[in-house]
Amino acid sequence: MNRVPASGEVPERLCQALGRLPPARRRLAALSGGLDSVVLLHALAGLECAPPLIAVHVHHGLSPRAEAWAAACEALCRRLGVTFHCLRVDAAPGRGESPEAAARHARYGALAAFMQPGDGLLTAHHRRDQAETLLLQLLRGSGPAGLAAMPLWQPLGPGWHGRPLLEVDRPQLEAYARAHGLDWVEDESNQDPALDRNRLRHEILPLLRARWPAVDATLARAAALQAEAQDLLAERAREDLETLRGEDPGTLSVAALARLRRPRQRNALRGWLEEKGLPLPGRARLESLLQQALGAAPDAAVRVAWPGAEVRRYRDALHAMAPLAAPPPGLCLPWDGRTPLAVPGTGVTLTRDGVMRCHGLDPAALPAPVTVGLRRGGERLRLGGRTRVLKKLLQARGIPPWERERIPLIHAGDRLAVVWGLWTAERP
Ligand SMILES: Nc1ncnc2c1ncn2[C@@H]1O[C@H](COP(=O)(O)OP(=O)(O)OP(=O)(O)O)[C@@H](O)[C@H]1O
Repeated sequence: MNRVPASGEVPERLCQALGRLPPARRRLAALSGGLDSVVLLHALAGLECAPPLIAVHVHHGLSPRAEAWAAACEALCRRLGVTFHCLRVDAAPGRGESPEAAARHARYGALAAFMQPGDGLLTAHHRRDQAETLLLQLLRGSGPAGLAAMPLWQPLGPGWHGRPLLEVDRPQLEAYARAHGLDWVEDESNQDPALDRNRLRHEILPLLRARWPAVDATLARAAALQAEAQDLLAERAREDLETLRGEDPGTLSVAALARLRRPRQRNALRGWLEEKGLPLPGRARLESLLQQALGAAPDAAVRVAWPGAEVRRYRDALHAMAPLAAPPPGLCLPWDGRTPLAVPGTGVTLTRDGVMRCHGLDPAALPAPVTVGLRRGGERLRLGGRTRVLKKLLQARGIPPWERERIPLIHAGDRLAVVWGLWTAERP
């Protein structure tokens, strides 16, 4: 437990919130140098009997004042006797990414990489940030998951990320900073009216506040209610997924999915994709996925893709995956059977031991030349005393078409000798 040396709303609320967070081996205070995180760090540094405290500043190198901010953060930490770390990141935006999103992405990536198991990262998000986040989500047309806005804590890297000031109002932070004579830096990008969040912060929320003074607390309550609703939806999805599992692990049965009402189908699909750590599609893409998955002829090839993920249907099963790279055409790699061989486009590395264990033959002792390739069509192999067509065997085994093209085949001389992980051909 933390004892609070100084009374005051900020330390009291902070302690209450810390009590609701998981235990931390170390507390990492994310210090931007702005008012909010300066107050957070100062209040954390004042707690007694607390886990070790480390301040971490992420240097994005985007502003001409970035060096000055880092120096101000370091000076504050020296004054407070808190260990300071500065992480330099490359925040160049990727294609289609905004500079703010790129900076956030780089920031949390660097912070997560810095964390050790059991560390708790604390950021200084407060009630107004929560109100802004909820409104931004509403303006994007989000459902309960987005409208739940920011949770008190969530897993991050090998530890967790907590927001212990979520129930503190910005004026309380200002009062704390004044009372303790704290200095902070102003990020000029917080004034940029081109950014949606700044428009809300400086123009729209003040208007709402003038008419409804408790709007920040009210919006935070709405977010909490949405978080509860989302929790129930996630539970419903987990229950539904139990009854929807296809025969192959990780797949969903189309027939079972078809028996649910549409909103439950959408909810289950979102839960399934989330379970796999895949990005969720927008509503229109999800609808198109359901229409194609449930409506197409049983033998039709169904593939619905969006950035970062794709879902395919084969027979009664839906398969979700990260986008597959096209298999390299005409692949034919010579192999000595001894040196491990990474087969491009398959995710498989063939090793002598692996082939011996799985196929009971030594690839180094196969008749030369030994080559590794992928299916081109027309392959045959001897099994059970008969010559079989590989395509028919794969169909009979229920291997989906996109997997068939990514199975390494080992040829020995002019003969197909091994279908990796599936069959070992008999010698004629
Ligand atoms: N450069 C930084 N270094 C360390 N911590 C930072 C930095 N920038 C922001 N933070 C932490 O994140 C908190 C929120 O900052 P800010 O409101 O600027 O974030 P944002 O860009 O809106 O993104 P998000 O809310 O997703 O973090 C800050 O109070 C601080 O704790």
